[in-house]
Amino acid sequence: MGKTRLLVVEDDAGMQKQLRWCLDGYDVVVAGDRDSALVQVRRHMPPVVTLDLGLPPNPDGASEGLATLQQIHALAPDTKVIILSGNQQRANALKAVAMGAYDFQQKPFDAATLGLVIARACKLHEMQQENRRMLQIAAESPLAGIVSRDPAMLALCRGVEKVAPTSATVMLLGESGSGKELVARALHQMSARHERRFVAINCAAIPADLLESELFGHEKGAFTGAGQQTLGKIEMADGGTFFLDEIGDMALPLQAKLLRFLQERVIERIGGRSEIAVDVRVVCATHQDLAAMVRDGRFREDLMYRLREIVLAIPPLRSRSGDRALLAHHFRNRYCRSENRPLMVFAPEALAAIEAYEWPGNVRELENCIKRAVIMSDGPHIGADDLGLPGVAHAAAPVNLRQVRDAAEYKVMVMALARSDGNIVKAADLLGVSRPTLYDLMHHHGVKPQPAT
Ligand SMILES: Nc1ncnc2c1ncn2[C@@H]1O[C@H](COP(=O)(O)OP(=O)(O)OP(=O)(O)O)[C@@H](O)[C@H]1O
Repeated sequence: MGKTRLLVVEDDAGMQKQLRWCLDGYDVVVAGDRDSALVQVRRHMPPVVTLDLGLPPNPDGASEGLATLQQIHALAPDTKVIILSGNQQRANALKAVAMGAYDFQQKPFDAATLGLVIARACKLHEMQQENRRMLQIAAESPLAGIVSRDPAMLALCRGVEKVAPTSATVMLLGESGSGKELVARALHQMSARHERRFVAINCAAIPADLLESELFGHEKGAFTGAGQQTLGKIEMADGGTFFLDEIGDMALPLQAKLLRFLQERVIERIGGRSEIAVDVRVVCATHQDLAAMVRDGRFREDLMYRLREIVLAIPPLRSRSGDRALLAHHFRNRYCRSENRPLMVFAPEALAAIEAYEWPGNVRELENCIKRAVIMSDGPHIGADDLGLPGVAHAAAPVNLRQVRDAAEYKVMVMALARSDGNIVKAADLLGVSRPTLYDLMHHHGVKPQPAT
């Protein structure tokens, strides 16, 4: 990989030389005034620019430098500008930061510090570029609402496009949380039925004795508690799409009734005497092995064949290449927006942890994890610890002695304060330290003394 390009805007030849020397890890381009600086920005779009505020024709003031800063921002909003200013120009340097400069360093600058600040600015720029790329990719999702770049998922999306306009009954296979309902909705959205209702029912979530009435509806007085006529979900979906989730959990007697509906396309409400024709497209889903259930006598073979005119299998998240990070960014964007938080950036370790985890709960688990991290993390970054993934805490456990000591100190101090009910003298005794030492410790860890009650 080539060196990162840096633009140094500086009119003093000696200083130019010094900067070139201390930034030899970068591909340094130099400009001596505003016009040539803007030419170089247009040409190279550098991630980072160092800017001397005193530029000709006003080398002793800051007006030319500040104007250059403004124009660089207009041309390249992501470019990080680091102000290099003389001692007397501190106020102007702060003004530049208020105008959006990334940071400032005073001359004579310390090479190591400047190097660190530039490296950090480059890193931030890189993350923002990555972020833009992810936003772009998310916007180009293969089907509305479905985010993926995995070849098997893209093939599935092409399958959805083909099947959606037909009347075929579709069976979706996939683990829990892998997106079965999302695909069912896509089938509906892309069909001629999309202006009518999409009605979903989860056979596993409704007690067996209530499921029949939920599906087919009932007449007033059909059974105790049936105070009024109620339409079933199948009838409600008339003209639209009916999605039966967890079909493997349907009891055998009801399976017979569903089969009859699929054959005749009429329903009878419980307690009703007439047959009602209903026109729905049926989509069902399961994470179970229906063929094995047929062998065990728990699922009707004829119903299984009726339901699976077309089978679409949704791969688990762990087998999709690249989708973990892609979806993590997608949900980060969504939840930063809905929770009114500025756009956060994933720390590289957080992305590594997301890539390494198996996600047994699939996309739903990932979505919940990112939502929690967006809500819980402080500051502009989502770190690996914010994700709360098993195994990550261990991987990220500090080995730095000061950090470990600090954490232990904090733990035992809080414990002593709790045991002594906030009494500083007693807590100091328990800890075997003097009162001032305990105060120092509390101050160091940001723990305030408990107010007297
Ligand atoms: N490829 C994807 N792109 C964007 N969001 C997705 C994707 N797959 C799933 N989701 C989201 O993940 C969550 C779970 O998806 P969904 O409810 O469709 O899964 P499911 O397989 O039907 O789950 P279950 O088997 O538990 O009913 C939903 O919020 C859904 O919007």
